[in-house]
Amino acid sequence: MRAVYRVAEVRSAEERLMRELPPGTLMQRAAFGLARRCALTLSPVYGSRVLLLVGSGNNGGDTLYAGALLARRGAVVNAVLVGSKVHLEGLTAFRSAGGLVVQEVPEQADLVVDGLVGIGASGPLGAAAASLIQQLPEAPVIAVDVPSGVEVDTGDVPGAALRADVTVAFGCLKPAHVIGAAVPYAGQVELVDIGLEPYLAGGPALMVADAPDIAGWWPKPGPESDKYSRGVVGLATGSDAYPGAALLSVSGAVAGPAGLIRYAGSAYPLVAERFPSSVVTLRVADALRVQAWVCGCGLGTGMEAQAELRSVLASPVPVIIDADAITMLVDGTMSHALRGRDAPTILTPHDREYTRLAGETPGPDRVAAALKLAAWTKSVVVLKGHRTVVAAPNGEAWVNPTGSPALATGGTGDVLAGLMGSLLAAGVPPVRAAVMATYVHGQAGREAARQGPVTAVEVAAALRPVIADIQHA
Ligand SMILES: NC(=O)C1=CN([C@@H]2O[C@H](COP(=O)(O)OP(=O)(O)OC[C@H]3O[C@@H](n4cnc5c(N)ncnc54)[C@H](OP(=O)(O)O)[C@@H]3O)[C@@H](O)[C@H]2O)[C@@H](O)CC1
Ligand SMILES: Nc1ncnc2c1ncn2[C@@H]1O[C@H](COP(=O)(O)OP(=O)(O)O)[C@@H](O)[C@H]1O
Repeated sequence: MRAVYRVAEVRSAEERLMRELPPGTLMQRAAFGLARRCALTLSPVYGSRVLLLVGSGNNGGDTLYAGALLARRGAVVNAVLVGSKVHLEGLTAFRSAGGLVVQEVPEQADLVVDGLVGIGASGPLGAAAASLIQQLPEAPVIAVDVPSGVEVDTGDVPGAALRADVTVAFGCLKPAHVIGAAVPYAGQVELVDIGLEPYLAGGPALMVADAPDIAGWWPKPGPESDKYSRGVVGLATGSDAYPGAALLSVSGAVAGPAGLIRYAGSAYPLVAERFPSSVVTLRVADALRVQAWVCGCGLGTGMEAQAELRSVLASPVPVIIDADAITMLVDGTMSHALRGRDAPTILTPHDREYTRLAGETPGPDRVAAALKLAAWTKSVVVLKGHRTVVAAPNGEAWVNPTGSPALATGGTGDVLAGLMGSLLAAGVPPVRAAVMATYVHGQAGREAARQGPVTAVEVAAALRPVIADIQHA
């Protein structure tokens, strides 16, 4: 897993580290790592044409030093300076290595290095920088630390920004590398170690899981397992109007580790036919014991749906509240029942459901938005989107790295809820169940998209091979 730090934490770690090092050491480490990554893209460096975009801060300084290293290896390196000042030592090193400062943007380049702004940026990109990025030659772009034009701490993109193929991140990941509209601007993010890690004392803003984490956490049956000890998941989903939601949520659940599935709802004849291993009833009250409930996908919001949600909220086991069940929480008595629960609850809103429940849109800081709703509802919140956020009432937050736009199609949320419910029933703690389910679900979206247009049925079908791949990698 990888930790993601906000600017304030990065700055204080850098200060502590710099006190122990000769002046300029950190920038030299950063510039060396940057130049090495540029050389990889250029290969060969000798005779290649590099265009540096140099802002007025240390981000520009890194860029000038890296440009000097490339110039010494025989690249033709031009720099356009933008801003009120320039890193003077960097500029001197750049010029003495043969680099040229130019006023006009050259028509051709083999590489553009974006050193306009780094973690010191504030607000939308200034006019000069915004106009410069409209005039660039066609070439790969490497961003220095963060792509210019993004809000580093939120991943918002408030105005013009430069789309990088690769971002060379110094010391640690920052939120704009992993969340929000900034993600496509960052391209492939590669970390350069500048010795910062031991100095990051204040705790990460966010965590990102990777495949070995998911494999390690996935529950596996042992010789002593039976269907009950593996966990029983209940699904109160679907309705006469939306029977498909029942099937999709169950198709997510069957890919998970639980030992038995109980379905409760009006789609029970369909579920029994399509999933003969499930046990079906009409109502939640008629179902026998489960270790977790999933409630809401295609459930509707009428009297019967309300009664089902009340039964689920009153149960002493972990619960996932999805889709229509989230809408029903807007009712004061329902939200009271939610906040009074002792067992864990996971809410899985997309943006419109979030807005209905919270009374405001998630806004540009999706992590803060998810954490706020988690604290208010005393629930784990899974704020769905391109980079889904999992947030807990204790302030813990994760972002899912695998999301795919292929998932932007009806019913994929139902599949996700079913899978998450199965993990929860198998005894996986709520935050982890949410992180694992969103990771695998995103990967399934990607896999399904390889075969052509994707519906939720293909996403569900891709879950099992994806889980097998992760476990056997
Ligand atoms: N600290 C360290 O130990 C290490 C730091 N390192 C590097 O330093 C970087 C941080 O450097 P930093 O603090 O100098 O800030 P940085 O982003 O270069 O520029 C700030 C200047 O930009 C301007 N500006 C601001 N907003 C703007 C906007 N929207 N649009 C346009 N311009 C804008 C504003 O100047 P202005 O021209 O407006 O006066 C401001 O003064 C970091 O990302 C990493 O690359 C590495 O070397 C490793 C060691
Ligand atoms: N542009 C996107 N990129 C990545 N994932 C997306 C995107 N749009 C939607 N998703 C994912 O697709 C799923 C949609 O769920 P949801 O909105 O509940 O749909 P439904 O109610 O139709 O099942 C969520 O997991 C969400 O994270």
